[in-house]
Amino acid sequence: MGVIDPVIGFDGLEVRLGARTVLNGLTGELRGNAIGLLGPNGAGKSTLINTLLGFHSPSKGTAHVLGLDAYRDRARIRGAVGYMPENDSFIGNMTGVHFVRYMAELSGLPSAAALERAHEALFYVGLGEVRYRKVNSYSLGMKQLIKLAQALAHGPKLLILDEPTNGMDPIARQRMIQLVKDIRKEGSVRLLISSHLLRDIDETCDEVLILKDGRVAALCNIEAERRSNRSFMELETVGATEKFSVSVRGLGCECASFPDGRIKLVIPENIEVRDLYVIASEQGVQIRRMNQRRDSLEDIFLRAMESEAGRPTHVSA
Ligand SMILES: Nc1ncnc2c1ncn2[C@@H]1O[C@H](COP(=O)(O)OP(=O)(O)OP(=O)(O)O)[C@@H](O)[C@H]1O
Repeated sequence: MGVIDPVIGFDGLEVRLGARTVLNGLTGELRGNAIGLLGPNGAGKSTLINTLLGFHSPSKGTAHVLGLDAYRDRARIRGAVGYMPENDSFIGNMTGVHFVRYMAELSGLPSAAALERAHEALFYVGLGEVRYRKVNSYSLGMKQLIKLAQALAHGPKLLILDEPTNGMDPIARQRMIQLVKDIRKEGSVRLLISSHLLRDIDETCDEVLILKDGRVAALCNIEAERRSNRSFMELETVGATEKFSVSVRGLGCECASFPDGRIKLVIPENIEVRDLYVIASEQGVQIRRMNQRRDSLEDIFLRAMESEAGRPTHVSA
């Protein structure tokens, strides 16, 4: 991958399956270390992943992965990408270590190296103890972990995880999320994570692509969003609210006051709640209740769902 190549890029990407246009004019670049892929059922997430893996030939436009054309260079992409599918796709009567070795061989490693990397990958995900057990004896959580191990074993540059926490109980989910965070922190592998759970994406990703009806509904850098995030606040007050509003505006807050004493504020980063109390006491205003919240990934997702198809609502560098 060249220095300036995005991890994933699309240019007018259209993919038709049968008579249907499933991906419709996707354009954009994703450069994050961990990219979340969100969208309601049928939005086109699996089709997009399959396109990035070279299984679908675009009917128009292009998709690039690590600087390679997703369709034309698909053989090279498969060596550089690790893929954890949503559905179980095991050879159940193989032992864990044989299965992972086999998958690493299919991704291009010679047999001895594949065996060594299979042991390492299984220990890494916490399945070292059970690596000689047959895969079909594994619990659901262990099956998710071995899918991750087989995706990692050949040393990919990009890891595509499709619903990595599917069916996991809270403790197993936390372990999977921690593994994903560790992989991201270690820094040698980029991640593309598709999930129905906003929380999974919120906890692990720094960038998000939201699809709706086969189009880009939003593409945003979550970390930049978080950094630039302004805080929203609603106050319930008693007293001279007009004077109070004038003073908080003087601090740099946006402010709307209502006759019933409610005041809605957008407060910049450098203002603290304590400053509002100081002004209130100076103006003889009593603050009875204060609700504060920040824009969350959920807000970004809901705005994207409300947007007109094909017109991204929220794009930030
Ligand atoms: N082989 C196919 N032929 C025709 N239409 C298809 C084919 N595969 C998928 N589709 C349709 O394309 C649309 C997108 O499907 P896709 O599986 O990519 O969505 P998704 O976002 O992954 O959904 P989910 O979250 O339910 O997995 C759906 O309406 C689906 O019915």
